[in-house]
Amino acid sequence: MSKQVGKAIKGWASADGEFRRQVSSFRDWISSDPSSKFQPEKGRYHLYVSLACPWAHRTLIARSIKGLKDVIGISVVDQFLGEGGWKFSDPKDCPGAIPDTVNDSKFLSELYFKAEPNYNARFTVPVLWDKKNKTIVNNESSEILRILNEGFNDIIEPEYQKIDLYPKNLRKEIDDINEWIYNDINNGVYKSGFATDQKVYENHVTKLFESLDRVEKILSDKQFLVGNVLTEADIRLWTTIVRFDPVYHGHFKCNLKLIAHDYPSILRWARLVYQLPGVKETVDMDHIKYHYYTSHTNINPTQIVPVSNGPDLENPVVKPEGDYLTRS
Ligand SMILES: N[C@@H](CCC(=O)N[C@@H](CS)C(=O)NCC(=O)O)C(=O)O
Repeated sequence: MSKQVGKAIKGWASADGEFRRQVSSFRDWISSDPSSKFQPEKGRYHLYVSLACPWAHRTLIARSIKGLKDVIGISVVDQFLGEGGWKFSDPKDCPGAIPDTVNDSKFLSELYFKAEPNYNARFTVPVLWDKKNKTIVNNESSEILRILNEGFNDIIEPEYQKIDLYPKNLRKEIDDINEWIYNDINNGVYKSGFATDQKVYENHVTKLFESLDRVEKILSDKQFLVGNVLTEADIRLWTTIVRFDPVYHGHFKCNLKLIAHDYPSILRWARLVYQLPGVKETVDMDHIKYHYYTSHTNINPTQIVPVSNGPDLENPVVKPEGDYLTRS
């Protein structure tokens, strides 16, 4: 992976030293309901992702687990996030990148302006694009995850229809756990890493590890976070955990503990999820490490990328008995 030189990305944190994530703008839904402008169709939608980004990573896992790889195409941005935002590169320059064959864009921002000429917020991944209406359906990963879970059920094979990452009987519990995991862990690592005030940083990092301790306790006698099945709650947490030791521990200064040494139950669960069909192929540790350590030059001006990839997720684990993908 070649290194690119970019100017420091300034302005992640507000004047009070707090990092605040912007609210996503495109919030439409794909559904077979006759009133829906966005009907499920094979080949109609395209998913724009970064392999580095934990939010985009969620949607890639759902696409894979729900058997949607032939239904929804993907483009993968360059791992480097520079001044012009995410860009598309030739895989010769950035192995793993997949150019934008749908809109022929050079930068992700072009899609946002096609969808909304007056768009004036950040150009984030993931983006779910509708080729028919030439617009963005949705750019909020938590919603794309649910769209992929349910929106295409009428056009996919029965074995995949039956997989339900947000089953009705577990929704309350999933929503509750998502809430604190999002605030304290998924976003907690960013709030710690982008803080520009010592106290703000210490508060977030303390809360982060309290919540990881809470997760460790939950997983000490369970295979998955909610019920006995894989749900979206696992996927949402997992993309942060695979980045934790190799990136967040050093780069974002989340260094009170390591997953590999201090959280045996989280580690066992991380391996279990990694080894589920279709998951490991979504992990690109070069994109992950090079993105964070070379793009955030305000945090890491030398752009040196640490050597470790974190714990070996290939280590065999005991798989739960029975069918642990929900059958509804
Ligand atoms: N709430 C959004 C957040 C997505 C997000 O923040 N993505 C980051 C990458 S990890 C991004 O694209 N940042 C580009 C930028 O801010 O310029 C979601 O979950 O979809």
